Amino acid sequence: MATTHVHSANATVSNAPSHPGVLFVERLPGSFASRLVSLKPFKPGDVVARLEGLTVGPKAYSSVQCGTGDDEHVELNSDLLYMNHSCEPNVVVDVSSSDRHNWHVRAVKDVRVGDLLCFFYPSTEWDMEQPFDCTCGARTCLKTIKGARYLSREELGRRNFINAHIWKMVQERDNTGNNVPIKAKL
Ligand SMILES: C[S@@+](CC[C@H](N)C(=O)[O-])C[C@H]1O[C@@H](n2cnc3c(N)ncnc32)[C@H](O)[C@@H]1O
Repeated sequence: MATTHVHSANATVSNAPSHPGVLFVERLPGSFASRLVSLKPFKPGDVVARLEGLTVGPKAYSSVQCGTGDDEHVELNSDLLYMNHSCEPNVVVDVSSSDRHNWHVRAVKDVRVGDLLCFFYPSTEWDMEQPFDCTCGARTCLKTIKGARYLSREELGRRNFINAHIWKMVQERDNTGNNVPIKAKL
């Protein structure tokens, strides 16, 4: 049996593939350089994977925000952890349903075998624990990824999917004038 290793203080990922035949983790040297590769083709709208085996935890580089509350962050506990961010993503992480059994990763572009699977992190994250300089290389790259809090409504609206809890937080921010460190358009 494969040894389970702890990838971060909060996330637990086994060495064994969590989605054999569907997802492959390309483990690369360097910090946070690994990535998730699709072993199957997907069409826009196809469910790539359901979010299963989640555990609630503190906000971390590895967690996914699933609501507006401070305690609404989950660890994926699977190879989905290795999905990188892209400013022009090919999948979305949809945690909008009130029934968490419906939470899933869905293709929003054609995905070919061998493609990296990437989602737009601010579509789930409001204010990220570990901001980074984006290397996605997309034409519309935002360069620094810190979370939706730092993006205008217009910038978010250009992306094809943003989770309901993020829109709620944008609404709150824009209505109250609180929390508005929006810099000029990126
Ligand atoms: C949940 S991890 C994703 C998997 C990660 N690449 C790894 O090897 O563990 C999130 C971290 O990956 C890195 N990352 C993800 N997308 C990136 C991107 N587009 N550009 C640069 N770094 C990225 C950042 O360090 C980020 O905090």
